[in-house]
Amino acid sequence: MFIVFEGIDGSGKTTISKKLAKSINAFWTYEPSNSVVGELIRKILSGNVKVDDKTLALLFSADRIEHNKKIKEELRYRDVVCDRYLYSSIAYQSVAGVDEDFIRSINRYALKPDLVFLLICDIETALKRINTKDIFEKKEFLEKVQEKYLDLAKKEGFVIIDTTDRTVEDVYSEVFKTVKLRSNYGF
Ligand SMILES: Nc1ncnc2c1ncn2[C@@H]1O[C@H](COP(=O)(O)OP(=O)(O)O)[C@@H](O)[C@H]1O
Ligand SMILES: Cc1cn([C@H]2C[C@H](O)[C@@H](COP(=O)(O)OP(=O)(O)O)O2)c(=O)[nH]c1=O
Repeated sequence: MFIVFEGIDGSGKTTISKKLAKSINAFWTYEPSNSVVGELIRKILSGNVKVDDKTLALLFSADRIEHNKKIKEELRYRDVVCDRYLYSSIAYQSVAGVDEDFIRSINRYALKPDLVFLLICDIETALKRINTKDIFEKKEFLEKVQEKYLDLAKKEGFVIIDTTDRTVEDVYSEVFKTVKLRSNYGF
């Protein structure tokens, strides 16, 4: 199974996705990935280099093409759990002003996940959880991103979990139950 975690920064994706991968012996990975394109993206996100929003959208999709090769290879042997994926591009880049059709079009070759968790969180709580801030980590922007994610969730059937005022253990146990139900193995 190819399982994806989406949500705003500070919603708990990294914590929960790593925990899940460990317990089901899956390969854990993330976007922006560790490809050469991913490294360039990180420089841009830190605010040191500026590019057009459409250029950044293209870089995320290029990084995803590179990352997909690794994901497909790993899926031959085990499940893959990914911290952010295609829906980060649709949510963040569209809120940044890039046309959604353009984003979908440049991502049309991206492998479809089997299960997507959307972790939602009160914005103030999420911001308190984040240490280092990148160019997108501002209250008004993240509010819009979360709304966009919720729109997508309805259309695409994501499993939505609110992590505000819940412990990691509590959120994780809900995630694990869902994965168990959706998988053929019954871990
Ligand atoms: N349910 C939760 N309750 C309280 N703190 C959490 C919860 N989930 C994650 N955290 C903490 O919040 C911070 C950000 O979590 P992280 O998993 O990195 O979020 P994301 O990957 O979505 O940015 C971390 O310090 C983590 O320990
Ligand atoms: C994968 C992806 C991430 N992003 C953004 C979301 C985050 O603000 C940023 C970096 O993601 P991430 O590494 O998850 O941030 P952090 O380490 O702070 O949790 O990139 C996009 O805008 N589009 C994308 O397609």
